[in-house]
Amino acid sequence: MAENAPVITIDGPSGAGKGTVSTLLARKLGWHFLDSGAIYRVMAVAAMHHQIDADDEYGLVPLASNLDVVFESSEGHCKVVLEGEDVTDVIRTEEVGAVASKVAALPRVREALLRRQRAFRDAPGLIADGRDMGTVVFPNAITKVFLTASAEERARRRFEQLKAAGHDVTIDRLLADIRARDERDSNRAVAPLKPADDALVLDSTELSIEQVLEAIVTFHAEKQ
Ligand SMILES: Nc1ncnc2c1ncn2[C@@H]1O[C@H](COP(=O)(O)OP(=O)(O)OP(=O)(O)O)[C@@H](O)[C@H]1O
Ligand SMILES: Nc1ccn([C@@H]2O[C@H](COP(=O)(O)O)[C@@H](O)[C@H]2O)c(=O)n1
Repeated sequence: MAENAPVITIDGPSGAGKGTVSTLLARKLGWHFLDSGAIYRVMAVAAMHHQIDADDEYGLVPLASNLDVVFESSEGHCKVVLEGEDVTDVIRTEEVGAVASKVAALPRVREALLRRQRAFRDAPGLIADGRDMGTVVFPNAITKVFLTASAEERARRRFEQLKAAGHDVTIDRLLADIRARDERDSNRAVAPLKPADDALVLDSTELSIEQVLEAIVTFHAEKQ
């Protein structure tokens, strides 16, 4: 039954490696994958398209409740289509990430997106990546991980990633963006970024992607 399918939650700040490790873990276990940040990023783009301010809670709630988005997965690639338009690349920009974090601070918007996120739970299991997966969206998840790394290391990783994709960025700018996002995500009134009480807190600053994956697989095996 979908509502009883096991869930592994991987929460943490931007650039900690959640998406990378969640994708690998989902592939390894053959489970589904929820990138909840993508939903908030799509909300940000929808707000921009409809010219609704990122702090206009009453204007954004109907948009969140009726968000016309499709995640099309094929051959390891996920295409994101908002209101018929391919926004796969647009949602990944730092600008959209910053607006997403403002929209995500609004309690009624979060509430309106809850059911959509929980609908990803399905057999044989779900890997859920985000900020409040273990604390709010899937509090009864079997295994919870809070993956972090120093802000400097996260900015370095993001720099390498964006540089490889041909973007013109500086580490200083990325570090400032990461710190601003951490601050907003950690101090908002609802569903702040924090580890669940029963989460494994894993600092990946000095760990490779493979070491992080191994630590999570071992922790999950101990929970069975
Ligand atoms: N342990 C690691 N060591 C080195 N690089 C890593 C590690 N984990 C992830 N990376 C790299 O860091 C970059 C950011 O990783 P990723 O996108 O998975 O982070 P994230 O936590 O999902 O960020 P966001 O929440 O902003 O989506 C990627 O280029 C990824 O390959
Ligand atoms: N469960 C979540 C996931 C994301 N957010 C907000 O969205 C922003 C973008 O997320 P990324 O993981 O794609 O970087 C993030 O900064 C959060 O503000 C959230 O609140 N809850």
